[in-house]
Amino acid sequence: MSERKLKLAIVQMHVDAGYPEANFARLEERLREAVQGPVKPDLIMFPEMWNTGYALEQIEQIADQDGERTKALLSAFARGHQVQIIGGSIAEKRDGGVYNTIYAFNENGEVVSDYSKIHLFRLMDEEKHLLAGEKLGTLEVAGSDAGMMICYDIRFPELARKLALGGAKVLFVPAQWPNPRLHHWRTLLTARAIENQMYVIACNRCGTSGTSTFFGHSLIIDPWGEIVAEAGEEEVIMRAEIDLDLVDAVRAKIPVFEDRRPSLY
Ligand SMILES: NC(=O)CCC(=O)C(=O)O
Repeated sequence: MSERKLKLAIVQMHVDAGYPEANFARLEERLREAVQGPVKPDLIMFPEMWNTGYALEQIEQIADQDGERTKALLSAFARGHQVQIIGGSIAEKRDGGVYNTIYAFNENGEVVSDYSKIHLFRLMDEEKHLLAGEKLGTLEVAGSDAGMMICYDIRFPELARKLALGGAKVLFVPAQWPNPRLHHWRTLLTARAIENQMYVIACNRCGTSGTSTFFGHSLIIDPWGEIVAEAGEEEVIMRAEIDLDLVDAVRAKIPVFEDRRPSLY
């Protein structure tokens, strides 16, 4: 098996807004299921803000202090099962505020990257309760560079392009993207994949919180823009294998990165 192939387990799950205990319990169960399947995954990923949901009025009280509880759980699991984890994102209390942060772990359980959402989504009042991150999210998977963006971040093509120019061949996107914007979700993720000739791996939550319903439809999209896997609206562990050599093949076929004219735009 090529080192550049990657078996994915994308955990599309419900999140109880305001109930970290229930969410930690659910996540532990899903983690166990993810590694029990017939094919052991190389990498597991979850949705955005899976620990608290969008319980923003109480977020200061329930956010994970410095991500310590999350890091302890995911690090031990990654090491114990020799699996990489893109830890969805969590509400993380840090430096006098709350961030929406991804921690990524290698198969030895080491934190290899962290990224806090840099564009706050006003339609869900994020800017009133959360602080924006100030750095890009990069890591290495299967010997290739990869990037991370969180949900609303995918509306900013400049960010995905910057990650691609930095070498990223895969983009990981945890999300809590609600109805009625399935069309935007699928179109924006597909556009980021096609224009940057990269894999886009997106994990949305499902279920209902308050007046918001989340449609799921987690997606794995290849660098040609084809959908490799798409979930429905229910809880599921979506499994697929991707081959990172396809990124080089697509970039050789239509050499977008060589043809760019950045001096003009
Ligand atoms: N959690 C989010 O960032 C939601 C983004 C979203 O729904 C959008 O339409 O953008």
